[in-house]
Amino acid sequence: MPHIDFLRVHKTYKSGLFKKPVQAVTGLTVSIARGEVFGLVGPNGAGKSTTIRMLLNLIRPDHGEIRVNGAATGPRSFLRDVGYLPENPYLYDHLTLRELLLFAGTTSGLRRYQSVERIRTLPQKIGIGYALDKPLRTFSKGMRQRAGLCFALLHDPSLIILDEPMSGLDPLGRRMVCELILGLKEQGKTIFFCSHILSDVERLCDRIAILDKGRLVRSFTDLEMAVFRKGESDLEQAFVEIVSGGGGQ
Ligand SMILES: Nc1ncnc2c1ncn2[C@@H]1O[C@H](COP(=O)(O)OP(=O)(O)OP(=O)(O)O)[C@@H](O)[C@H]1O
Repeated sequence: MPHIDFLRVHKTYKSGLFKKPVQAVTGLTVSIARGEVFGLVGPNGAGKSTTIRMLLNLIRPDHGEIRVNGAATGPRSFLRDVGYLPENPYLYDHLTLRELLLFAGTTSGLRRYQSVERIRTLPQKIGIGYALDKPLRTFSKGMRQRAGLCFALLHDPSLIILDEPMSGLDPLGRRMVCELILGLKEQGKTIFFCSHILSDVERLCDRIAILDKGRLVRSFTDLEMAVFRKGESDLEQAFVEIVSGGGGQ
């Protein structure tokens, strides 16, 4: 099970005709312990997806380091043990869900019989088993999200990274994802996720950090998390005060 360290990580994009720099992440230092459910929250454009993309080595930080179990995140072997649900999962529209999952199994090193075995149970658990043989182009937004979750979890990874996992889901789907995350936590998986649904974040996470304009402006101690869970304080209220009033530490 992985332990993750971000050490003074910076990322600037240069886009457009004049390559105007956009500072997406500035001096991010944070650690995520083994078996922890870690929630990264922040307003739109705060740098959450950029942080995830750097952790997955899809883009490189300009400065700083990201280490998993003390080693750089570059090697492909690292990615074999990672499950990733992007904010907008890209699915191969001409495939059925079953074909997509068989492909996912192959790319993550599963033997065919292992994939077949997982496909027997996982999509049912995620509430999409009924659509295994339908082409992905016919899937609704919520069905695509469920399919993306199956894709991320098929190979039973120990580090699970979820970018807006509740996006597009109905209330039953949201509850299913919450229960799924709690089940994965019980199995000792390390889970890193971003969400704008603060009530879910508050309920599911061992630790929460707030990112605002690329900077980590606040992380909550165990004591503060316990207060949120008891309902004596409210993450949404704290979030609004911090990002609108500069109440970070
Ligand atoms: N490929 C890119 N090229 C240029 N700028 C980018 C690129 N991707 C992100 N940005 C900028 O970097 C900043 C951080 O974006 P990012 O997508 O990481 O934020 P986010 O916190 O995930 O936002 P949201 O909650 O809206 O999904 C924003 O200002 C965004 O416009």
